[in-house]
Amino acid sequence: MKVIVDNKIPYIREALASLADEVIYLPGNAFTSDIVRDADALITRTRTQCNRELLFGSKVKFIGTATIGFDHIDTAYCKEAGIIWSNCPGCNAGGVEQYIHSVLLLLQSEKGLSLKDSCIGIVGVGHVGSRIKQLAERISMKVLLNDPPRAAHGEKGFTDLQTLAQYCDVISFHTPLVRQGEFPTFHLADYDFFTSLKRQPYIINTSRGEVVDETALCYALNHGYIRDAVIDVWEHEPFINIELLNRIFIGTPHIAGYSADGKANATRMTLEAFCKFFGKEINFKIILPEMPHMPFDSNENIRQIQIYDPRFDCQVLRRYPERFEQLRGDYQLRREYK
Ligand SMILES: NC(=O)C1=CN([C@@H]2O[C@H](COP(=O)(O)OP(=O)(O)OC[C@H]3O[C@@H](n4cnc5c(N)ncnc54)[C@H](O)[C@@H]3O)[C@@H](O)[C@H]2O)C=CC1
Ligand SMILES: O=C(O)C(=O)[C@H](O)COP(=O)(O)O
Repeated sequence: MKVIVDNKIPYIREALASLADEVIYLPGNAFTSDIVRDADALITRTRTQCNRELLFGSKVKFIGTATIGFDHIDTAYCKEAGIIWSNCPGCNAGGVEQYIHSVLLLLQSEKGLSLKDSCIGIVGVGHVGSRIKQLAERISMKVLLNDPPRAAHGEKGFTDLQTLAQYCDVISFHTPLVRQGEFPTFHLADYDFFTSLKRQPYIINTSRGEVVDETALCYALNHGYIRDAVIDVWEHEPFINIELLNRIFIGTPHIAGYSADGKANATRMTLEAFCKFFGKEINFKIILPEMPHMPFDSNENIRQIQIYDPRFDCQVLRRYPERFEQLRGDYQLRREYK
């Protein structure tokens, strides 16, 4: 069996060596139709567009993406071609929670936002959004939730985007990128959304760049509809808007979910799906690096910033914006301290 694997997926090599006869490691953007033609399976990240152009005429029967997002997989084409695919629900929600926790504390300490007197709006309340809800409640913020697909299933406790626009001091996006259908998220935050905001909120986007219309975001920043923004995901990655990066409070290179724990979860879940599909026994071990020992502060807010300070990632990106993809690929994965 031949498997082509994204060479930036950690903790996978040893496990996969015992599961496949031939394994080829390549950068995610170097998968071509010629290379995948005689492969049985692909193991990818968000950097490989798995569509007709790549897959037509190939032997590929299984695609595992070691990510939660799957907007890079043309699921309609996979269905038509009989290709089974899997993603990793919840794998990196802890990493994104760690990122948002530090961001909220920095909005308080650096921007003067009083968290206990503020209301956060969470758009998309799945694995990540649910953890942000619990986090916000723990730090005494008021919370409004928006998730039309869940509301349409009869679940309670959700409200509409207009209500978030009216009452929230922070609005954080946690939806998948969906371009079609009943609940599309492409440019969900557009000109109309930004100009309807009543409390000049802070905007946080760790979902997908295309969920926020960046032109409208710049307009909102320049005309005072929003106070500031924290952006981890960008339209047109890796060619990001450098003017926007330099204008906002924090900008990072799509690493909100980059914890070692989250990456290990993703590798394990992907290999489990791979084994299940090919009828192989699951007997591999994923070994995480040791937790670094740090002299932690007794104040829990200071400790959180010691554990992860997104301003550092922002500084590096501002210095080397043209190295967006390299900064991601060579990222020093964080640990999730419990
Ligand atoms: N920056 C990063 O490193 C990371 C980014 N992500 C992004 O965040 C997204 C969310 O991650 P999870 O919570 O794990 O996914 P999830 O699939 O568990 O949750 C997504 C939620 O969004 C809701 N949703 C769908 N359409 C919506 C709409 N039009 N309006 C409001 N809500 C809507 C869904 O009903 C669901 O509850 C991922 O799809 C991915 O694109 C996820 C992890 C890391
Ligand atoms: O899981 C997702 O979806 C993400 O956006 C990841 O955090 C980042 O994905 P990759 O960089 O591993 O493609």
